[in-house]
Amino acid sequence: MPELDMLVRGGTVVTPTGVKNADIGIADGRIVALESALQATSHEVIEAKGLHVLPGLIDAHVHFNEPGRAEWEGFETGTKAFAAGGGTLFFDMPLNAHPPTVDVESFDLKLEAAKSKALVDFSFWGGLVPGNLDRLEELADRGVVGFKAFMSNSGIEDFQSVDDHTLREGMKRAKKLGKLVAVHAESDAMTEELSRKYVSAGKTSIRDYLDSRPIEAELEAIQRALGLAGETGCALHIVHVSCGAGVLLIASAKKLGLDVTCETCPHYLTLTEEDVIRLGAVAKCAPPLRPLAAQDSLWEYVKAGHVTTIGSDHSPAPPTMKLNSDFFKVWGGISGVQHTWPLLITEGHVKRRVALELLSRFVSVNVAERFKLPQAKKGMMVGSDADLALVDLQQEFTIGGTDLLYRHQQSPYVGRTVKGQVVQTVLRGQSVFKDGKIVSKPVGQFVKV
Ligand SMILES: NC(=O)NC(NC(N)=O)C(=O)[O-]
Ligand SMILES: [Zn+2]
Ligand SMILES: [Zn+2]
Repeated sequence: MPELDMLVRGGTVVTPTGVKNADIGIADGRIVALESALQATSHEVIEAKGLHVLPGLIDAHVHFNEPGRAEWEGFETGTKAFAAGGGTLFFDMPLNAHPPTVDVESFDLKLEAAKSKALVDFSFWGGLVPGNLDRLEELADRGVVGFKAFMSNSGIEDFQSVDDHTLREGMKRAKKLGKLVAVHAESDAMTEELSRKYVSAGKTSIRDYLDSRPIEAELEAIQRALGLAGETGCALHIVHVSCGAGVLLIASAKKLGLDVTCETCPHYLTLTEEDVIRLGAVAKCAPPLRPLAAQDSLWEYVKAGHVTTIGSDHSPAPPTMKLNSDFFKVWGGISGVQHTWPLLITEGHVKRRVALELLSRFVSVNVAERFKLPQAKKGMMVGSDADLALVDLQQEFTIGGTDLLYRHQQSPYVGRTVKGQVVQTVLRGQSVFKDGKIVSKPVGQFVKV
């Protein structure tokens, strides 16, 4: 074997097909050997004894808000935080950037911004909004991962929600273009009517907000999206499903032959409505956090493999937008992109005994397969990009405000004690994060789908 660039020795390696003790040989950014007692010389050797070597996270759902709203986060701080959490590839959502990513002009602006600032690899979602049906083809040519639509108010003026006609037509076109459509599924009719009812009666507490976005509003929208997917034959991905009942609808439709999958997020798996009532604005999101019973059933569906991907839905905003005595007016979005691994390890693996191998699929190989990423991103195996997260599963730590690498040090996970410290993140064979520090310049590359 020729000299390696990097040898990761003695770690517990979590591959898509099993967990094993093995060495990983890396050359030219790729995994070239994965076997025990690898005999080779290497430029750099990482002693990984006692550590788990997990796949680098592929997070299919982040809002880094650049260009246009970089003061909310931006690629620089967003990707530093993500890399510190073991992240190596993210898909940026089309909204909260300004202009939103709904045509080639806005796509190219985002690509320019990310190229010089992203520490890790990236792909982009295109938006599906009223009025941009004729721009979907050019976005597909640029290589977006799919088209994202909102079925309820997005909270942002420049990204309008779709009516059923636009969603249906968008699906027809996406199918022709070989792309999937992803939806934020909450019924606009139900949430708007309930919100109006509460707000006009002066009822604007956290509890009122939760009651204005009930599980039924999510289920109604999921069902409608499934109907349209059945009618058009378009591949559908429901993002941030918050409860087991939502996953059940999707699993049933899949059984009937629909090409449909769903995502859930660490916050629905680790926080409940009690937490948002206690913590307030940092834990506001849509769909909102749910009661414990909904979370328990969500975990059951995750364990059974009915959820396909887990994405952070990192959606930060300046602290001032989190300050309002009217909870309906507070910015909805949770900052969490830095802690997906410790949260899943602690709540999923340690507490609920979910196999690491299964958890790792939700944040790497399943994402790569569902979004038809290039072969090199399809998991920890010989021939793949060497995208790795070295994690100390035993190391317990308390998430602290000042450890957060976000532009704004706010997160509902602050104060939470977790296991699974990420000690090193490797992107295409190069360390980007090591022993608590960012150790690389922005070297992220666009991954075209
Ligand atoms: N405009 C947003 O970033 N919205 C996001 N906000 C959440 N989930 O609270 C989302 O994904 O819907
Ligand atoms: Zn959403
Ligand atoms: Zn989102």
